Amino acid sequence: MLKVQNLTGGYDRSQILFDMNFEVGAGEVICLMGRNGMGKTTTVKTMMGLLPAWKGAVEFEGRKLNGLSAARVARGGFGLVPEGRQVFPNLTVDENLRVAAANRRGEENPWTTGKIYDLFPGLHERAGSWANLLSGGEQQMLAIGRALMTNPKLLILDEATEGLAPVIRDQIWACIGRLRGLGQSIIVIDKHIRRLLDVADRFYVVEKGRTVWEGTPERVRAEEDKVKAFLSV
Ligand SMILES: Nc1ncnc2c1ncn2[C@@H]1O[C@H](COP(=O)(O)OP(=O)(O)OP(=O)(O)O)[C@@H](O)[C@H]1O
Repeated sequence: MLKVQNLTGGYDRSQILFDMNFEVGAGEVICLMGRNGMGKTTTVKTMMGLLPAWKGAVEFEGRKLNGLSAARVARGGFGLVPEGRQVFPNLTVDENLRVAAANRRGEENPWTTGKIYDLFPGLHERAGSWANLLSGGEQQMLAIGRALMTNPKLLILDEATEGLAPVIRDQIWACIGRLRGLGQSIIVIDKHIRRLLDVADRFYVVEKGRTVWEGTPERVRAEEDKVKAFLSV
């Protein structure tokens, strides 16, 4: 579904990505891991057309995305939950969801607010609340709900559990597991590999703008020390 090949890029003259290589198959969940500042968010921005790719290719369902605007890329089926959530603070939970609704590719069973509330029952109870009054965890759930309302082919979660209480993190990971069960393709950027072993199909370590290690959950378990060394400060 998605193939990122030898991607390089960065900001103005500052090169951040040197050689990013990874892929996501239909229905797969992959995890990009790496210490802070290694280029994971920059990779997402470049894939989505928010930053230009200097070299290399981003191919989505057989089509090259290089050079397309962010709006075109998003319409093509990418749903981004950005770092820091970014819900509309002055809309209610329900309004946040409804304003995001889109089914441009004519999915047979599109997401509805009802389905989002089934996924996150806690949000249902807050349907009429202003988004800025929600807890961090509820805002994260709402941000995921908003992205799902666009019926994305590929959902991208950038640091979806950062700064959240452990119990809320568990809920987010459980949600990723449920979405995987529904056949949703997902890229997760997260540091908590151990908890993701149950929900991800493949892991990539990003170091200084390069994908330097990749493996299945089995390989992560077998080479745990090596993977931990990549991630430790
Ligand atoms: N707008 C910007 N202009 C210039 N440099 C930037 C900009 N945004 C990020 N960078 C730099 O790019 C590098 C990679 O940052 P990026 O956010 O992609 O890392 P990351 O792996 O996602 O880490 P984090 O977990 O901290 O978000 C860092 O050195 C950062 O300082």
